[in-house]
Amino acid sequence: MSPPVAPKKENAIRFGLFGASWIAPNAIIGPSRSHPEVIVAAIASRDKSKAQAYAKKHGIPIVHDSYEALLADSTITAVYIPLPNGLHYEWAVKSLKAGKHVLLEKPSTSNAIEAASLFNLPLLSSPDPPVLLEAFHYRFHPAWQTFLSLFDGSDIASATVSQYLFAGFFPLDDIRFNYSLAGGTLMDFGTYALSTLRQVFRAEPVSVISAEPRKAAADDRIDEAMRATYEFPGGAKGSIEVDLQARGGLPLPWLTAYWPGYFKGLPTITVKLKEQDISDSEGPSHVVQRAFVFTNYMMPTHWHRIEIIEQHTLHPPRGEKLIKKWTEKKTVKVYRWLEEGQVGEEWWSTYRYQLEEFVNRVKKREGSGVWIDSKDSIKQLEMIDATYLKAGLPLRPTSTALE
Ligand SMILES: NC(=O)C1=CN([C@@H]2O[C@H](COP(=O)(O)OP(=O)(O)OC[C@H]3O[C@@H](n4cnc5c(N)ncnc54)[C@H](OP(=O)(O)O)[C@@H]3O)[C@@H](O)[C@H]2O)C=CC1
Ligand SMILES: O=C1OC[C@@H](O)[C@H](O)[C@H]1O
Repeated sequence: MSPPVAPKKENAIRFGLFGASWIAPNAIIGPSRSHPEVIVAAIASRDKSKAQAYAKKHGIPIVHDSYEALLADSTITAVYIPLPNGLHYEWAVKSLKAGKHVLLEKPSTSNAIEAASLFNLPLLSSPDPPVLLEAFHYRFHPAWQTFLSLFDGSDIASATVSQYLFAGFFPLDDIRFNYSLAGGTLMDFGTYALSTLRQVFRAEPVSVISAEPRKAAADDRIDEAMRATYEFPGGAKGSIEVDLQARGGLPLPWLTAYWPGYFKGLPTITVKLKEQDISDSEGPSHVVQRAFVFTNYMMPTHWHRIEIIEQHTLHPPRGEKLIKKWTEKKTVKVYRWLEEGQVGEEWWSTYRYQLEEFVNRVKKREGSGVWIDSKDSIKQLEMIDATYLKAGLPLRPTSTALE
């Protein structure tokens, strides 16, 4: 089904795009079509003919041949920045100073120094400041928010997250493997995985216990994969395994170990709670351990599954002997908000839900309440930096435009 195209309101926000990027059609051009208050009105590129072809393909009326020209365009009220990570800081600062609202791709900046500088810009504390949002799209989808509502962070014993993309999906000269552009898997897939841990625990890690990169052959500052474990308050552990060049995971490993790992699995987070004693005072000891598994939390609109798994054990009050052990399972799927009055459709992507909230902020409306604030975005980069340091890798370079 093609999503409906909404007639545009007179006061619609006019967005300009930085760069003829791969992600913009999914992240904003498509979602804008069904939003009555969003028009993708301009694109700026370093290469005018590329921008013209892109504009024609996606129905974008204005083409600028430099990023500066986009900022000088007074018909544009907001910008979307899907530039290489290493350019996020510079163009976000320039855009905010030009009075534009900014939807900024993740990770917001190259490192925590840049994040603190960007999110603490004095103009963001002025009366009626422009809106600035780090585009962690998955957080805006009702499936993710429903998942979070199923447990308390303080009850978690452990959480693990995995995200794989098969080798070859992105070529080796992609921005993701370029150190000077602030590449690396932790900056890319890894930033989602780390953010899910910070979300489920509702707390910051107290330490990085371990961080093991698999370095790129061409540049040993680049992690093409990363495994890391964090300690959270109370001693619970959270782990991530992210790989942008995944191989193997296929039958006959002696033959297929170096083949692209097409079937290594969808992005998945598993949260295990501490055991809980739910015995009656008179009866046998009844212990339950709950786990929550969210498969495909990144693109839940296409398909997802949230499993709630309870493992029960019954013992005599003072005995070791097991009386009974059983597992109960329930599956939840959430494609739209469940409460009356909340806005959204089953076909809305994570990006569409995100755009809804961005517009609500610009228009000063309450919205769903889901948002990523400045502190959160700064903390995220602090944890990325801490992980790189633990892994023995250099922090991603700071922009020469740092204020
Ligand atoms: N939210 C999400 O789901 C996703 C987010 N992302 C994020 O979006 C950003 C862009 O990713 P993606 O769309 O894959 O990237 P692309 O490489 O497709 O696009 C980046 C654009 O940046 C411009 N650019 C400016 N300077 C450079 C440079 N030195 N080298 C290369 N490109 C440059 C280019 O536009 P031009 O030449 O036209 O000026 C280019 O098209 C990244 O930060 C990434 O993390 C990416 C994918 C998914
Ligand atoms: O959503 C995503 O999927 C592919 C990644 O490499 C990308 O940068 C990320 O944001």
